[in-house]
This record gives sequence, C-alpha cells and structure tokens, in this order.
Amino acid sequence: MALNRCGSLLSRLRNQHSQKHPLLAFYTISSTTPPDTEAPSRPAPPPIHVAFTESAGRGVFATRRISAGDLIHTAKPIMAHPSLSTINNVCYFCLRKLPSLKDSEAQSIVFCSEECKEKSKVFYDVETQADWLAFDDYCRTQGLKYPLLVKRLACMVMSGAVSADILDILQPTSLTPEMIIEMEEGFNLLKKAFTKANFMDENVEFLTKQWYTAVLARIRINAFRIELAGGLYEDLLSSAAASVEAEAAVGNAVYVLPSFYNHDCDPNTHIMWIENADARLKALRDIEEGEELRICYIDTSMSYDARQRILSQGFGFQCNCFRCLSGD
Ligand SMILES: C[S@@+](CC[C@H](N)C(=O)[O-])C[C@H]1O[C@@H](n2cnc3c(N)ncnc32)[C@H](O)[C@@H]1O
Repeated sequence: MALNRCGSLLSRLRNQHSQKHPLLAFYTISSTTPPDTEAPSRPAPPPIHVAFTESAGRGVFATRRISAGDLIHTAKPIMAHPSLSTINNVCYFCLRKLPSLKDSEAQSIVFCSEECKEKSKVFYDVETQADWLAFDDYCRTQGLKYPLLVKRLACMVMSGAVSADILDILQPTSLTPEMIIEMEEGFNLLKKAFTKANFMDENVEFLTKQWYTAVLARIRINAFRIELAGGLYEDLLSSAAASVEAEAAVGNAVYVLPSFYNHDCDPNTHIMWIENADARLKALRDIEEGEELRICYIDTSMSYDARQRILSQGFGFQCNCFRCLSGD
C-alpha cells in the first residue's frame, strides 16, 4: 500500500487548489497548527488521511485506532439539491424536512431558517433571474436528478462563490459517446436558461458542453442519495405510509472528503444523515491505525451477482473487497 504517496499527492493538490477545496483546507489546518494553550480550543482533526490504495485508486485511512460507534468526522456538502418529489417539503438549502405547508404555500421554494436563506444566496440570487421551467420539466419527465446538481453548481459558479473546477479533484466515471449524446439536451436547456436571462458573456464562459459532461461524470459516481435518519415527529408517526407513498430520499448531494471513501460489501464505516444534508461518518466496528475505512454504496444484502451488476453499471467497477474476492 503506497501510504507514503499521500504526502506528495496532498502537497501537489495543495499547491494547485489551496484556496478552493475544503478537504485541502482541512489538511493545512491539521498538519501545520502548533499546539497553543492560550488559543480557544479547536476541534481535534479527524483521525484519517487520504492515500493511494493498492487497487481502488485513492482511499481514506485511519491515522489512529478508532472504536466502534465513534463519530469519525462530519462533512458539509459542496452542493445539495432536493428531489423533485420533495422540493416543496424540504429546505431548499440544507434538505431538512419541513412541516406540511398550507395549500397556498405548497408550491413555493422553502427554507428552514434565515441562516439557510442567507447561505442559499450563493446560488439562489442567480437562479431566480432565469426561467427554469423547460430544464426542470426535462429532469422531471426523464426522471433525472443529477442535472439539478449541475444547475445548482453552475449558479454557484456564476455568483462567484466557487470556481468552475471545484469538482476536478473527484474521480470521474468514463462516459461512452452515447452517454455524452444523451447529456446534450440537458446542457442545451441549461445554457438556454442563462442566455435568455441575459447574463454577461464572461459570466457564462465556463458553461461549455465539455464542462457540463465533466461535471456530470463526477457527480454520477460521487453524489450521495440522502435519506434522513431523524426527522419530524409527524414523519415518525406516518413513516410506514410515507415509505410506500413517497421516495425516501430527500435529495442528493456532493461532498469532497466522503467522496474518497471506497466501497466494501462488508464496510467498517457508515455514512448517515440525521436532520439535514450534513453527513456523519461513523465507525461500524473497531478500526486499527493504518486500516482503510470503507463505506457501502449499495444494499449489501443482495447476492454476489446482483452486487457486481449494480456496482459495474452504476459505478463502473468490479468490487475487489474481501467479501467479493471470497465469492460470498
Ligand atoms: C467515490 S470514488 C472513491 C474514491 C476513488 N478511489 C478516488 O480515487 O477518488 C469511487 C471509485 O473508487 C473505486 N472503488 C471504490 N470502491 C472500490 C472497490 N470495492 N473495488 C474496486 N474499486 C473501487 C472505483 O474506481 C469507483 O468508481
């Protein structure tokens, strides 16, 4: 295992992206801050680092022993977007579930707090200047969720909140020419919405077909489908009915650090969401220093063949975890 490559990878990435990536900001803080007893206490850095694995690209490794049940770290999304079926029932920024709205309010975009409304300005001020009817209709009729994340990211880039290459650090899936052709309609509708809203040319310069497909290629294997473990009291009472009538997921989100976790059909780490899109990574069992932390991308109760098929079609890889190698 090439753990020693982590230092050079991070210093290379740090030089390239030091102002842009939350992951790299975290490494800068945790590796250079001297202890200072006078300073206000700062949370301890998470006991993990990113390094190359033998056969699954980069992965996340424990820097010390972690006990079963420990919260390893939390992560805020780069961007999150509600599912179209929940769009009027969850906060448009953090995806927190909201109490049922009166009929008059049920068609509007909602925020759970003034704080989320304020934070949403990074995309919402741009988004509200354009007409999204055709783009949203395209997503709704084709059952597509990821173009909504691209739209949100495009609005964030337009507002100057993030750089157009913020997702470049994430691994892309390989796209076939047919997949690229399928993405054309979404790109054209996104571009048209901005063009019709008369944004300055230099603000939309980044929005090329190449940018759109490169972003979607990363979102496809790095986006998390968010199902909240907590929620409103009324949801708990009607959870059985809700799980039948509505999609359990409140939306989808993309993160930096959680995207470096590889998959395992018998994982030692669990990613979960309690009340909003802030992710929590917890140890499922004791993890030794140097051990790789892996989460599960799919339902592991499925058979070996079903797991391989879904991982291959959805994520583009043959699973090399211990359980799969032993044919279970
Ligand atoms: C979300 S990324 C995980 C981080 C990635 N290894 C990287 O370098 O950025 C998912 C990709 O990691 C690799 N991967 C994850 N789990 C794997 C596994 N169990 N076996 C083989 N490859 C795996 C595959 O290439 C997959 O498409």
